[in-house]
Amino acid sequence: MTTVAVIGGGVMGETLVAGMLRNGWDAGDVAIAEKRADHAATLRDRHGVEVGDIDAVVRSADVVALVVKPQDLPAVLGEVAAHLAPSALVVSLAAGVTTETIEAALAPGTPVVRVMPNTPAQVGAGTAAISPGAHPSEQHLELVEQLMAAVGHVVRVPESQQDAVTAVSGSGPAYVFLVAEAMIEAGVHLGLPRATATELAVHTVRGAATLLDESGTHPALLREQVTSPAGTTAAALRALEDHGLRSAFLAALEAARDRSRELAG
Ligand SMILES: NC(=O)C1=CN([C@@H]2O[C@H](COP(=O)(O)OP(=O)(O)OC[C@H]3O[C@@H](n4cnc5c(N)ncnc54)[C@H](O)[C@@H]3O)[C@@H](O)[C@H]2O)C=CC1
Ligand SMILES: O=C(O)[C@@H]1CCC=N1
Repeated sequence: MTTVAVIGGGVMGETLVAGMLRNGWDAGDVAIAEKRADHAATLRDRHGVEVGDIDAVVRSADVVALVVKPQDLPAVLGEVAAHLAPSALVVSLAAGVTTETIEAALAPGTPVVRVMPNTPAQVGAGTAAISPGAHPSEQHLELVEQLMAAVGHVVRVPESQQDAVTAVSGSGPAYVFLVAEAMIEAGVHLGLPRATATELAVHTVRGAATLLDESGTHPALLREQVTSPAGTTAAALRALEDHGLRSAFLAALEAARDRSRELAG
């Protein structure tokens, strides 16, 4: 079996490990390096995997997944490079950082795959986009697809699209959570009990997402189905347009794309 070392057991690293274990990976084939001692102990208790220092977990790993903040990556890469097995595959989940930068910190020829995941991976409903650097084989890409399929849907994209992908799907769940939060607050403002507003908003977001996914219908057509002539939805949509919703999204995603480029260093 392939052995995997996850460097960084925070939100995304722990999500990946939990998904792998749920999907039949043996706990003996998975290890985590986590620098916060208290959290390292929690991870060990929760998942029953080895939690150790970078040198210990990297040495015996076929795959090393880098799941630390982009700002922590240079230091981590230095340590990983010193202990990486010659045939190991490196997978980076860090926003912005290019495979070229990562390759430059590792032995020449090391296969590197860049991945942009998202947090619905916590419930197996993630979306991950993967891009090879200069050296991965088809088998390497299939291995990364298998790894990320443990936490959701996987697509391949050219690395040149990764900053835009980060703006759409990497950061995307936050926009949807903000919409849900805003609907709840508005419902409370209109006089609904908070629990009722929350139940209605959460189920509406879930139902709309399921309908969009399962019907395969364009969202504009689904929106038209809700919008009666001179009705309530038309009134609401007009207010959203008056407040510049579309241009706000365009500006937001451009800002996310630009920040991803900056994180490249
Ligand atoms: N949270 C999200 O929605 C997404 C995060 N990402 C990327 O995933 C990466 C991790 O993000 P999060 O999990 O949210 O961050 P996090 O802060 O929750 O986790 C990072 C973990 O790395 C650990 N760490 C830092 N330096 C270390 C070292 N030298 N040795 C061992 N452990 C070390 C930290 O203690 C922390 O637990 C980032 O690069 C981020 O860009 C990508 C897509 C979505
Ligand atoms: O906010 C961030 O930088 C990370 C990358 C995409 C989602 N969270």
